Amino acid sequence: MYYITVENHFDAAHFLRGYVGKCENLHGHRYKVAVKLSSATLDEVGLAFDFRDLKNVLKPILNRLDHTLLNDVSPFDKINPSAENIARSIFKEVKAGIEGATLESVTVWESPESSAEYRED
Ligand SMILES: Nc1nc2c(c(=O)[nH]1)N=C([C@H](O)[C@H](O)COP(=O)(O)OP(=O)(O)OP(=O)(O)O)CN2
Ligand SMILES: [Zn+2]
Repeated sequence: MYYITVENHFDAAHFLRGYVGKCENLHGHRYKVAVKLSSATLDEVGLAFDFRDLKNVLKPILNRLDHTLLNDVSPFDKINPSAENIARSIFKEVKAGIEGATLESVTVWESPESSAEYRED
């Protein structure tokens, strides 16, 4: 099996509703996002999935979130913009935009030390 990953980032503000502590207050992150695909086969060029095509799927998804207050942006106006919920939301959007490979996971870092990964196992 071949696995490929692309990374990108966006900057946004958020706060966690119902959180008791500093994260209930408005604050911001540079979110790093990694999207991982798998494929059992390679194309005639030797690619499991073109990095460029995956970047082109991910970019508009992140652009919708970039420089926003996430709590105002769907679906985070209804569910908390935790790293877990952001990862699941991006997973569903990426999945709708790719064919010919399997979407394995989306990982979202709020900081270099803290991340959440979503998979559909
Ligand atoms: N499982 C999760 N836990 C937390 C999330 C999350 O999305 N998933 N989010 C937060 C807050 O958004 C907060 O921004 C991060 O909290 P914390 O790590 O405490 O803050 P710092 O990055 O400033 O780290 P310090 O160690 O305090 O410097 C909280 N938890
Ligand atoms: Zn935060």
